Amino acid sequence: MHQRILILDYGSQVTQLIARRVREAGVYCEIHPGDVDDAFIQSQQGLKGIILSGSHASAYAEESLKVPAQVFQAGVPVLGICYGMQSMAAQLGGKAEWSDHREFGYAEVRAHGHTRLLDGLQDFITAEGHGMLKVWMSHGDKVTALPPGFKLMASTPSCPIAGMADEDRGFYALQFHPEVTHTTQGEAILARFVTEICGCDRDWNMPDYIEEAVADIRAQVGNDEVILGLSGGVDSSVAAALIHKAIGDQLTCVFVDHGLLRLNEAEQVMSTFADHFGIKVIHVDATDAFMGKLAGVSDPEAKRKIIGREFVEVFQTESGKLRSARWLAQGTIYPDVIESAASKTGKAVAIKSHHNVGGLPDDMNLKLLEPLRELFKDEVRKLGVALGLPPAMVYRHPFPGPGLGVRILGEVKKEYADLLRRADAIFIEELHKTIDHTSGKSWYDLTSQAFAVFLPVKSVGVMGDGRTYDYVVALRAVQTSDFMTADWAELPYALLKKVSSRIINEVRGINRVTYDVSSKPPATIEWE
Ligand SMILES: Nc1ncnc2c1ncn2[C@@H]1O[C@H](COP(=O)(O)OP(=O)(O)OP(=O)(O)O)[C@@H](O)[C@H]1O
Ligand SMILES: O=c1[nH]c(=O)c2[nH+]cn([C@@H]3O[C@H](COP(=O)(O)O)[C@@H](O)[C@H]3O)c2[nH]1
Ligand SMILES: NC(=O)CC[C@H](N)C(=O)O
Ligand SMILES: [Mg+2]
Repeated sequence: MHQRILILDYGSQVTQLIARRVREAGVYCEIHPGDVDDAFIQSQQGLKGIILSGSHASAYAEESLKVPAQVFQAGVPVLGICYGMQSMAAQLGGKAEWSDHREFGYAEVRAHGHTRLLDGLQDFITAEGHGMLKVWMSHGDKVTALPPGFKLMASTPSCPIAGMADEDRGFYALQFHPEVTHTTQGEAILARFVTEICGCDRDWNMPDYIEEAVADIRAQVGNDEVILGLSGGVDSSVAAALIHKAIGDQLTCVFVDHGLLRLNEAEQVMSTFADHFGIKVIHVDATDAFMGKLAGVSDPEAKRKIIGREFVEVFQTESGKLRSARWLAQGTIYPDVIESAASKTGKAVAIKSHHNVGGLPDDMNLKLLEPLRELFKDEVRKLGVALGLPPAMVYRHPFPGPGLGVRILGEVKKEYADLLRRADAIFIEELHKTIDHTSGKSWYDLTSQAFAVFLPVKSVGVMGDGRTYDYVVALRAVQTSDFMTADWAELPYALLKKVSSRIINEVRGINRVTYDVSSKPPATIEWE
């Protein structure tokens, strides 16, 4: 049983980042809705502290979520961030109010009073000797009166109470956001809160996690057989390696080739897992089934749904062939869990239906095994490294389950997929080969996801003095930490030039290459 920090979420866009920072400090934490009941908080074993997130709401508004009373009676330190601070003030006898001076973005905050949370953590010291922090703010409301027992911990000229603390009770609150990287000392502040103030031991690390997870999987599964949809992507690969370590040959992976994989992907996945790791992998070539069902369909959502259904068909057929498969393993990770909880509450609109293996028919009768459901992607990667997976697999860009099916706009045809595979392979090869001299890293490593998109429109070109009338490919490369928002990557022109000329020269059928310069939002990463 790990010591844990409970993060209560009031709907901030950056709540996940609080959890990331706490985990990075080596402390286990979980995010739960801000209106959990008192009994839930009392039931938290190993609870060492509570963090209250920000929110779009206003703490003084009647209808806003209140912090459960038990939070302040649990006998553990509490850190309120932004809305969390304003709620703390409002509920403990101080005051939070609407302000006519909103602050968004960079701010300089003066630290006061030598609190355990901020003492010594300044970014610079003014001529008058005041310790200053460079922070990121995002608020329109503010605390205007300290609750009894609290002292001032931080201020800015427009926000005189930008931090407050009641050190006897272990209550701390910040108006700025320590969880975002723009707050330079943010990571140190959160680490100090969870280790020094809450007294957590930093007992969360991946090598130890492997031992625990292996024991859990063995206890859960017993002698049953498990099947796992293996994509060759990071999550399912790490899940496969972990489960294989726990139960060896009781695991059978099913790798589905839907005809929409990248160049040579099937061979790579089979050789890594079957040959190198000795994991049982069934390679199902379902190209005809997928392509048949997709013929004539051009609506993106309809395509996604067909692909999702076909995956289930394949898993169902394959599990029926095994002696006693009782479990379906998935590479579900913590952001999937948080996001699906958020979408169940109806707060978030559905932009795209993810193909996932979920929604399995009842007659399949499989229980779910999800050993990564508590981990963030960066932790999954560390786990993969600790399990001995090759770095090229662990650090590869994510690839969506529907594959090239959502990268060929409109109707999917084999001819298009073949052209796209070759263009995409050239782009990826050049990204690997091109090194940025400032960082010493390849452009593949400097981007979070990169791929080519097939546009089923023809344009005129001239090649070898002759006229061409061929298809267009768009290149997409993005940088992002969480895939929720993303910037297009400023790839060097020389790289774009090389890729474009190679694609046009080497892939007969494509005579034009464009580069996608849209960020997310308002665009999304994939084109469909
Ligand atoms: N071609 C495939 N064959 C079998 N299962 C697949 C295939 N593609 C996707 N899946 C299943 O769908 C799940 C979700 O896909 P997703 O792309 O989110 O994860 P991933 O492929 O494991 O990792 P990454 O996000 O790095 O691509 C996978 O974990 C896997 O179980
Ligand atoms: O496994 C997946 N099944 C899907 O159906 C799917 N759709 C999008 N993606 C991936 O999700 C991230 C965000 O993509 P979007 O900005 O296009 O929504 C990007 O990393 C996308 O590649 C998917 N992954
Ligand atoms: N980021 C936040 O938590 C903002 C809290 C509140 N909505 C405000 O505007 O001050
Ligand atoms: Mg994938």
